[in-house]
Amino acid sequence: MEYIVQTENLSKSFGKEQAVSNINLKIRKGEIYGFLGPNGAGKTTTIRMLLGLMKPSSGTIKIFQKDVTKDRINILAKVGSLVENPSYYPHLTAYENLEALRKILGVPKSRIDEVLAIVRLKDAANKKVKGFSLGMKQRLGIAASLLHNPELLILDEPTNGLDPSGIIEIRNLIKRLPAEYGMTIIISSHLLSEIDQMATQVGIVSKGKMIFQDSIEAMRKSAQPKVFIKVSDAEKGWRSLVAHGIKAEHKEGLISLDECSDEKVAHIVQILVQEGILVYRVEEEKRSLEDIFLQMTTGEQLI
Ligand SMILES: Nc1ncnc2c1ncn2[C@@H]1O[C@H](COP(=O)(O)OP(=O)(O)OP(=O)(O)O)[C@@H](O)[C@H]1O
Repeated sequence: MEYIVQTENLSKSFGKEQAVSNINLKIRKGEIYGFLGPNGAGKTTTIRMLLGLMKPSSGTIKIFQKDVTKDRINILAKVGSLVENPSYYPHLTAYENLEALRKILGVPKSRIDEVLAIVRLKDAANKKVKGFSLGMKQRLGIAASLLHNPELLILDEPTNGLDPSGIIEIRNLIKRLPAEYGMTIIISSHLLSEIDQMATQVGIVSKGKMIFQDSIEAMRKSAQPKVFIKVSDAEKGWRSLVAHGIKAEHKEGLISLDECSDEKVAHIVQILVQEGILVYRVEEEKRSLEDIFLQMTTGEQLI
């Protein structure tokens, strides 16, 4: 399997504090990889290492199958990034800001109109940046990161501080990039709700460690509703259900089942009663993706 980004046991410590601990990122071409975790989880530190802005304490980073420490210049020529608040000349227009950067990068002038069109800022091209909203500034930052037509785009919390319409604009913009330009995108956020509608893959970090990495569908699957049955003897009840070929789990006086029909629940209750087990209550629990995310990052068990 070929990955666009692959880290092996990537770690970074600051003094005694381990900010990033054995992270194994696996990101394929064309993915929108949502890099999630609460504040202080280690996202920015990881991203800074990917971009060669910070040296790992240990572990390796490969981008386009090449080692970042050995091939940094060639790799970064194909990577665009927006890390922290981008800096602009406020008294210059959007176009002039991009022109200043274009000269440094040595890309053709026509590219400025192209990137302004991608981020839908063509109408504001000749307006001074000091009058821009935060959302417009972020889109200009993305335009700047796209100037050299990168294959990989790394965005650190691009929706931070934006209002809902600003978030939607960025989301729509990012969603188009892989399909239209073949780009691979890493986007970090501390809010699942900001990225769950665009990410195809998610990596969740907590306290420097990767605690979940899979497709967004796999994450949704784990958000399926469960049925909990509170009984007098969960262990015995669970045994009798298993003996009847019913898949269940038990913990602390509760039997839990994956989502099932009313008929199946009735059948299960019947089995339990026949075994002489008291059924105290039957509850269905619907978990949102946000619940799952919170549970993963705080380590609290819902059952
Ligand atoms: N230059 C530094 N020196 C010392 N400690 C640092 C440094 N950079 C980050 N840290 C520490 O490393 C940990 C991870 O920080 P990091 O900024 O990577 O988290 P994050 O997930 O990006 O959080 P946020 O969403 O707040 O940006 C934090 O405890 C932070 O205090």
